[in-house]
Amino acid sequence: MDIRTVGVIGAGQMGNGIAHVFAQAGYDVLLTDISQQALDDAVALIDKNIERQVSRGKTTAEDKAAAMARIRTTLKLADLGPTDLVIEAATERETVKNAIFEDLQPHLAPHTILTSNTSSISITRLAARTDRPEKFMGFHFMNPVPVMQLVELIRGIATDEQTYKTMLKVVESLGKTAASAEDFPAFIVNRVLIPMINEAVYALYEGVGNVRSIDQSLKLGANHPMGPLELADFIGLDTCLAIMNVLHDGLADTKYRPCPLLTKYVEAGWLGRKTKRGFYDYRGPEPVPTR
Ligand SMILES: CC(=O)CC(=O)SCCNC(=O)CCNC(=O)[C@H](O)C(C)(C)COP(=O)(O)OP(=O)(O)OC[C@H]1O[C@@H](n2cnc3c(N)ncnc32)[C@H](O)[C@@H]1OP(=O)(O)O
Ligand SMILES: NC(=O)C1=CN([C@@H]2O[C@H](COP(=O)(O)OP(=O)(O)OC[C@H]3O[C@@H](n4cnc5c(N)ncnc54)[C@H](OP(=O)(O)O)[C@@H]3O)[C@@H](O)[C@H]2O)C=CC1
Repeated sequence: MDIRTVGVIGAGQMGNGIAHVFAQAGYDVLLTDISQQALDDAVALIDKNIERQVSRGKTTAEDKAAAMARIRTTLKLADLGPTDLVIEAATERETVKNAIFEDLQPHLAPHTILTSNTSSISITRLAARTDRPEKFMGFHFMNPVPVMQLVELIRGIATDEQTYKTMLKVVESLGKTAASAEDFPAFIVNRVLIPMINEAVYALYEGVGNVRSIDQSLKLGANHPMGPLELADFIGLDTCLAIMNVLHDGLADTKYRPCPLLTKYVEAGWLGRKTKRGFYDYRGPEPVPTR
């Protein structure tokens, strides 16, 4: 199937990155969110990120203008109905995602492929509540989307071969690399990465190190580009906790129990960079550890 138009639901950090790369690859993008402010902020951020690519010689001013012209926004979810491919990138909560697919369903064209950028939630379960489980897939981008090479493709139990092949072509057209993962909690990358982050929070909780020493250890001792606590703040602590809960519930193994300190930060609304406070405080000129 030929994909030309793409609907993106949720204009947070992932939604804006996804809109960015699709527009640059020549697709017409329609971005939606529940908040006009989120839509305006996303378009401004995409503009800034592509401008940085222009200044570094990675793209041209003409290509930037063409990509920005391909992005439209709407507050009406129903407007996404006629698109060829829908990518849901709203908050990592199953009830939120189910409600979105339910609201969208009456407006969908018969050929539309539905995908979710979920970090952890069962694709089979999300798909089963729609009218097209055979045209439903997990389409998991990594953050920051314009920079990270990998996209995980996750087939639910009912996903058909044609949908999978179409999505492989879409990934290729973005210049990215697909990894196929089976539909088990948190798939591949987050099955390994998020328990590592959770373990770093345990190390902090138990006083093995402080924020700076833990991050420095993994950066200089294991050559990670970001320390685990810095990365947790970058991903969003609410998202990290949601993924740990899916692993814990879905695999029924206590080794996945979320660290109580991670829960406490989320309860405080200290969600990381997006709220300007998490394991670091980002309100000043330099990030300052909060522990
Ligand atoms: C939770 C999930 O479900 C799955 C996930 O996504 S898990 C998270 C996966 N992501 C990671 O692990 C990221 C780890 N961190 C890194 O790889 C690096 O720190 C980083 C790529 C984010 C930044 O790299 P850096 O060398 O410190 O910074 P910097 O030199 O400023 O940036 C490198 C490039 O990224 C771009 N960039 C950085 N942050 C960006 C952002 N938020 N959006 C767009 N582009 C960005 C820069 O413009 C720069 O581009 P060029 O190479 O074209 O000039
Ligand atoms: N952060 C990461 O590193 C990665 C995240 N993901 C996944 O991507 C998805 C989005 O994550 P991320 O971008 O980080 O989250 P953000 O919190 O940055 O963005 C989520 C956006 O979705 C909006 N939203 C909430 N409910 C709805 C709705 N009903 N309809 C439309 N928009 C809605 C939110 O609005 P408001 O703020 O008003 O609630 C917000 O703008 C999640 O499933 C996450 O697991 C995948 C890969 C990496």
